[in-house]
Amino acid sequence: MKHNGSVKVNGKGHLEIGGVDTVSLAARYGTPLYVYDVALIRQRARAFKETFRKLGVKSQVAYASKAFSAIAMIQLADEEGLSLDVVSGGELYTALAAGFPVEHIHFHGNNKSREELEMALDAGIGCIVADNFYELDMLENLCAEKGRKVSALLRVTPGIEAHTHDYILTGQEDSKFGFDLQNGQAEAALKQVLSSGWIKLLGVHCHIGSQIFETAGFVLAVQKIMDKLDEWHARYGYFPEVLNLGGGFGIRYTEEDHPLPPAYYVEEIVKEVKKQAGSRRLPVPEIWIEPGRSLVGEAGTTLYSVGSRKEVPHVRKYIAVDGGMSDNIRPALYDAKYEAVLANRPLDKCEETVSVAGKCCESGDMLIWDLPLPKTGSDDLLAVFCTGAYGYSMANNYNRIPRPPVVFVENGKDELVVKRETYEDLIRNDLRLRVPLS
Ligand SMILES: Cc1ncc(COP(=O)(O)O)c(C=O)c1O
Ligand SMILES: N[C@@H](CCCC[NH3+])C(=O)O
Repeated sequence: MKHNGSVKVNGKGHLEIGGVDTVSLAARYGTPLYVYDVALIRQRARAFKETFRKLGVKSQVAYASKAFSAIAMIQLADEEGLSLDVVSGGELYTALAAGFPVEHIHFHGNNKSREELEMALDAGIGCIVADNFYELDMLENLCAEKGRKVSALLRVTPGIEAHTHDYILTGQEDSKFGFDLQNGQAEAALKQVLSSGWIKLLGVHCHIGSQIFETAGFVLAVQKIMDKLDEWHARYGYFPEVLNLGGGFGIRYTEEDHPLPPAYYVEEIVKEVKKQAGSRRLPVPEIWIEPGRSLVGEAGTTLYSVGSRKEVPHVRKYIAVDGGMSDNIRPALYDAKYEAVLANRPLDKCEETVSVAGKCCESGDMLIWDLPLPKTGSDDLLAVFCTGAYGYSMANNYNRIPRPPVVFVENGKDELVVKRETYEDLIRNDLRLRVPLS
């Protein structure tokens, strides 16, 4: 059985997370249920921060809240001294509702609306990560209208093909994100910002993709950006205070994944920035990163109740659970792989291979193919590991299935931090048809 953070088997032979029996969690909160191991999130946050501290560079570790945004999670990020990356008015609203220090919020997005930018400016946001010319123009106009200056990073696309799923690649040239570093776009954006009286340019940002297992892409990004910064320094006398290298550090979903320790990515990035700066006699900028998945992914486990079963003789055995692509769309969207055990008897011998289906009305709603399990019945509880990132945050109401609740566990205690949606919640915004239409 895969052990992760404080996941273990207790005296009753049940899976225990953060010192809490998962069978008891399922009985109290129902299933499906997202369970987060808070100690593991803290451990990851501290490892990133401590690595920067040891290397002696100024830094910010911003939690990419798209991975899992909820008020309690934002509070936890604040408690751990992280900054915060938000990518929409909704994520910003959640952060503000959680009381997160606004000066440590960075606002991303490739199509921020005027209303979203206004909301960020009115809140006194720490920095806007400007993505395109449309946004720069809008931002300057808004600042001028309000008579308020704002700090910004320019998001650049360095032209790097990181090795990951096509849909989660972002640093390659043909991407919807950022100013192209190689074809003059980024330089034109730089000139626009330098001549703006409203935008204070803190520096440059890039994000090359997600679920990346090598440091080579990050090193290459640093090289390409430092090359350009060197040119810009000579041409405009500008050198950034901040270099933000985004997130994307890979995690272990299954035994086929071999991620590097999170701190290692930081070490390699810092080493390369120092090397590039040193050889060009440039200062070492403050280095920011934006991990999402590597902070919360492995800390999350989803508990499901096993329900129906179908056997296609000589072909496959299906077991179905009470959730699926409505709470975890990643298998359907990215062909993502997961590992799972029976939470109520994780050490029982595996006797059969089953494929775990969700309950949505889609043949593609399969959570795990060919999973070895003990002979499984309808009173069993399935624990799917590593669902902490892009699980709840990408959950949906397909088939009008209410979103599951979220429970935090730590030191033998559990706390409900997101309630289960109700049927009432599902129709909250529906309006009754007035006939005839007026
Ligand atoms: C700009 C940006 N920063 C940070 C992240 C977080 O990525 P990850 O969850 O892979 O660390 C993403 C998502 O890929 C992103 O688009
Ligand atoms: N949602 C994706 C990652 C996208 C990252 C955001 N740029 C995933 O589940 O892997």
